[in-house]
Amino acid sequence: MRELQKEIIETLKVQPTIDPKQEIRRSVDFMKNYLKKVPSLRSLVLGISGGQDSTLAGALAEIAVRELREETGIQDYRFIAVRLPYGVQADESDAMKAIEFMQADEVVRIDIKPAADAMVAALEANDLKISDFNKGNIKARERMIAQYGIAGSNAGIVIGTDHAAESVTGFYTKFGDGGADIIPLWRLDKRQGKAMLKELNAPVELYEKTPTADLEEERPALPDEVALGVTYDDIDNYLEGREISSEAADKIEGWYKRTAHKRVLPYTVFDN
Ligand SMILES: NC(=O)c1ccc[n+]([C@@H]2O[C@H](COP(=O)([O-])OP(=O)(O)OC[C@H]3O[C@@H](n4cnc5c(N)ncnc54)[C@H](O)[C@@H]3O)[C@@H](O)[C@H]2O)c1
Ligand SMILES: Nc1ncnc2c1ncn2[C@@H]1O[C@H](COP(=O)(O)O)[C@@H](O)[C@H]1O
Ligand SMILES: O=P(O)(O)OP(=O)(O)O
Ligand SMILES: [Mg+2]
Repeated sequence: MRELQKEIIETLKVQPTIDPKQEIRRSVDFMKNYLKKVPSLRSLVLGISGGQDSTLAGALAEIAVRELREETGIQDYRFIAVRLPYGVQADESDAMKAIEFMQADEVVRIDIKPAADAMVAALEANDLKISDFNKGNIKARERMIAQYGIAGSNAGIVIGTDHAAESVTGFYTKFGDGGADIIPLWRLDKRQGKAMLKELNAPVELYEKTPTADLEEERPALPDEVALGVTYDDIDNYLEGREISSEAADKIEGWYKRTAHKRVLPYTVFDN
């Protein structure tokens, strides 16, 4: 195994194989214990896009609050699923299918288009050119703002969907979808998440769906694998300690090094 590969696997705590049932229990218990440890908290908040990761994290969050209600008798523990389209979302029906599957206690819908467009207009009024890519990150940060607004009104915390296959490449917007309070999927790769959704009897089309951040207008539904230049199969194999082509391994390690700043707290004078 490559030296950096070993270090990355240890850092991201990825296991070469998982028992999906056990990992479901582990994530659910993590969320339950967190809520129990902070008695003022009452809700879990998560944006549901219609993609694999938010379907999984949302389903686990709903199980956690349902069990907490039963075990504690406190009926106001709840999971709030948040729809955050930018105007009209092409795969809206997938998002609704995901929400129906997880049986979310509550659904809040916020169109982020007016806020994102207003921010772009305000920036451009200062002679700044905002690229489609930069605007994509602004959309992701508007989603973060909406979720924190909801959490703030509901004694809630924001769930993030970051997992090992995204973390290794830094494939998320810093303080956008990367901004969250708890990340129950962290340690899992993409195929391990799929296996957990299968175990939960999720609709197949939601976990076989092509992963996309869908943030760009010039390249709608751009597959993550195209943007990254490497497949999730390669990323998962790498994280599970298998040998992959040196070209793919170099790409993954290149992303890992370039995005180191996203996996730490902001740097201070005490950092090198
Ligand atoms: N924006 C989109 O439309 C879009 C679409 C699909 C996927 N994605 C993916 O989401 C991710 C987000 O893009 P991104 O990473 O360019 O934006 P980002 O906003 O997540 O990170 C860039 C920001 O990080 C900070 N930064 C950069 N280098 C730094 C360093 N060395 N030290 C400290 N801070 C530093 C700067 O503030 C910079 O603006 C990418 O992996 C991208 O491929 C984005
Ligand atoms: N359109 C969306 N509605 C609600 N939540 C969304 C939407 N798009 C993204 N999200 C949230 O962000 C994360 C990350 O998405 P990626 O596809 O990995 O970029 C997603 O899990 C949702 O929680
Ligand atoms: O984060 P999601 O739910 O949008 O999943 P994916 O990353 O597979 O698009
Ligand atoms: Mg997505």
